[in-house]
Amino acid sequence: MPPQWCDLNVMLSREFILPSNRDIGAKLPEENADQRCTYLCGNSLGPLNKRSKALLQEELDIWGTRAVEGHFAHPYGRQWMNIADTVTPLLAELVGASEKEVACMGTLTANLHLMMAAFYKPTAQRFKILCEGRAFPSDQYAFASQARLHGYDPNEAIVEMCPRQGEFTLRESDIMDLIAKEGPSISLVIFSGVQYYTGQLFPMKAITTAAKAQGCVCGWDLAHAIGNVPMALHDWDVDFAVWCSYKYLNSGPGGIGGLFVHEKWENSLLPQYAGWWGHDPATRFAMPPRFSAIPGAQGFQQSNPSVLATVSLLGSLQIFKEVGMMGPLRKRSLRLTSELEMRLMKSRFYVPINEVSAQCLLQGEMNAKDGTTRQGQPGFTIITPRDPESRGSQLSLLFLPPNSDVMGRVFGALSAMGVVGDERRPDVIRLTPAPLYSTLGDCERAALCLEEAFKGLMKAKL
Ligand SMILES: Cc1ncc(COP(=O)(O)O)c(C=O)c1O
Ligand SMILES: Nc1ccccc1C(=O)C[C@H](N)C(=O)O
Repeated sequence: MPPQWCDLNVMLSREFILPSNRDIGAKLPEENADQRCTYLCGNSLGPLNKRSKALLQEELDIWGTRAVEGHFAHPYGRQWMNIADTVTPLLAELVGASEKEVACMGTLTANLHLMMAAFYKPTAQRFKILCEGRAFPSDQYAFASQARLHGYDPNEAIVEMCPRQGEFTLRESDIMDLIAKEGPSISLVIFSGVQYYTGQLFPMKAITTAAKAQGCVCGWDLAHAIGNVPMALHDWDVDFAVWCSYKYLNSGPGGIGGLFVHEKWENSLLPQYAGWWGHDPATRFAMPPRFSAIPGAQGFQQSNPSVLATVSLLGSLQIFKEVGMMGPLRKRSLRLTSELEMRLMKSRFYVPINEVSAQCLLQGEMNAKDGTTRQGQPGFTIITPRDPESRGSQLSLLFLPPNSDVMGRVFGALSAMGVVGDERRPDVIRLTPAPLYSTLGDCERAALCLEEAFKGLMKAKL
């Protein structure tokens, strides 16, 4: 039976270690100082959990008592030599793949380069990379440098798809139209599953299908999607995907990354940047001179993975497993995010997105005419799509007027009240109730504190 809401609240509050208000320097009355802070920042870094902490301590102890032997003999059966095997099945389940389609390895940007080296094979007719505009900078750098590596000018090779004027997120039909229009010149379609700035969950299945219909390769950056939304990469016919694990997978800062390569590539795509960890484990330690790749994604492994980073991920994945993986978690996530949204929308400082869009359009015109900007009252809107099917846990709040000090001042006030989100300049604060450790109470508190922050701002302006 899937766990019920209250059982989850109790279980999860036991599993996670969240900073207290005092720890984060919140300026709250003494009676609230030692309560856990309102942590809504799992989109950036998931919190510590007790299992990961215990597993890390165990591995440190084994390192201290067995040293190199730990690779081959391990008191808990987690021989370091095969440490990735402890997490691969769980990762495969999270992304909707078979175990051999998944490798737990490296870090996100490095894995992205590795996958682009394997899959981005531009030709004179088909050389473009289609991605979302304002992709996370590391991805933009990676795309541009890959284009250059193949002798292309990134300005010509990279097609960045931006929202319509006055809008903040992409329309599915516009994405489909662009793929259909540019398809024959596109080599690679690569989007993020969930957009880091807006929180938009892209229609992954539809984009993949459209890209494949045009003969393009389709890859995904799942940094903000893995552990946040359910996925079925194998069934969707995705070619490759990459991710990090320190956000929704709570593996700790700089945690180990991962990648997916569809099974259909198993016999035709050989790892070109081979390393000994991608070699057949049966003979790896015989140290043969010739590389013989493990079939599938794991053939792309290069180095022996960090055991500490891997067990840190394992602790969190065990909790995912215990609560029934993404089915129950997505349900809880939808409830939490709509609760936060509902409370935010009741604020008297909330401005509906269509009003902001209209203002932006107007502002564009005004700016074009006389270079002035329209100075409105402080307020905020939510740029994350309202349709729950088009978002994960995150809500991105855009503060108004744009390019003012409102966002920064509200962010400072929220921190002082123990609410941890993150700021993305110029105007956005991201708030993310993650289903593994956030509660309806967190959503309520965040909305109340936002209201207080605005009231403080208004008072200061008087
Ligand atoms: C979408 C996206 N891509 C890439 C990165 C960079 O990841 P890393 O530093 O692990 O390579 C991040 C987060 O930092 C991200 O959110
Ligand atoms: N790894 C970090 C270390 C320090 C501060 C932020 C990050 C992030 O991961 C940012 C994240 N990718 C984002 O969506 O903004």
